[in-house]
Amino acid sequence: MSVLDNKKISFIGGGNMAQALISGLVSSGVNPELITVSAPSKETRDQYDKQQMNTVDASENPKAAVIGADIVVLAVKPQVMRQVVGEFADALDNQLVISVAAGLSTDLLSDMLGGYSNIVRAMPNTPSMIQMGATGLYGTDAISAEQKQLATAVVEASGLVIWVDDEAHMHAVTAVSGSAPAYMFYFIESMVDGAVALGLDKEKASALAMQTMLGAAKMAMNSDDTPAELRRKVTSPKGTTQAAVESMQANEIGRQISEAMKACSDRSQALSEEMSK
Ligand SMILES: NC(=O)C1=CN([C@@H]2O[C@H](COP(=O)(O)OP(=O)(O)OC[C@H]3O[C@@H](n4cnc5c(N)ncnc54)[C@H](OP(=O)(O)O)[C@@H]3O)[C@@H](O)[C@H]2O)C=CC1
Ligand SMILES: O=C(O)[C@@H]1CCC=N1
Repeated sequence: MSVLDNKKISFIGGGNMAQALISGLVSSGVNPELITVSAPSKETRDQYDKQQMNTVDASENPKAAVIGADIVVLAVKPQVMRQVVGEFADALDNQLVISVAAGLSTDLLSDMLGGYSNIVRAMPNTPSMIQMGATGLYGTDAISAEQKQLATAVVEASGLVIWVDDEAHMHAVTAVSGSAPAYMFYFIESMVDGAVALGLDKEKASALAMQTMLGAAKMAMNSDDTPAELRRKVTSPKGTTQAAVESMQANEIGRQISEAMKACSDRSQALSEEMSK
């Protein structure tokens, strides 16, 4: 038994994020025939047709995905959101709307949807594709307890879910999880480059770097020690790790990471301002 049993879920947009969430839903047992994907390109629609899902040509009949749906997931770029939702907003009839768009506030989304307010804002990330996602959720006051459960179930199929009760915190969620897989990939890329510069071949360097990131993350999740304590346990006095960590500290890597996250959060805030014009 799941709150999603027999619920019809429509995705507006079928790109990276929609695909990631849909993979989680299907892996968790949701019948693909209850999923509809609306997208303008035939190529995208074909991909979902092959997986036994319903598809809608967004350029021909944008309302078809919304009519009869229980949950509508908005998974298009923030820059096209107003135009896209404007094509079906008047067909909404008590559905739960979940937006995964970066930056766009629930007030702005409600404005784009002609005053509709059953909105949950979600900030997932691409590891949702392998059910290892981390998603932040925020709901308007109009959201019922049942709709809250539905929203949780839609993203829980793809990994961890954290609700925030202050919408402003969604910018921080974007900085620490939504965009953050990119920082982790950047870190892996840099580690591999570093190991290659030290003479190791790329394949071996990649395998070691990725396994180390995975192992460290799992250890941090399962240990009673804080990450700082775990770091100290790797760091023998006057040893190799101390040399590496001191080099990072001298280069203020921690401060640089915080600055990058601030840039991410600032951009998230700016998106709502830009799209409200
Ligand atoms: N990528 C990420 O890591 C994350 C993204 N997000 C958010 O998810 C949203 C989608 O991003 P992402 O999946 O990466 O983007 P993609 O470019 O991969 O996907 C965008 C989708 O929108 C579709 N689309 C464009 N116009 C329309 C229309 N008129 N009607 C219906 N669908 C349309 C496109 O269709 P077609 O394929 O036919 O061109 C495409 O499938 C963004 O708002 C982003 O902020 C949130 C968290 C993480
Ligand atoms: O880069 C972006 O804007 C989107 C939102 C979070 C991850 N990707």
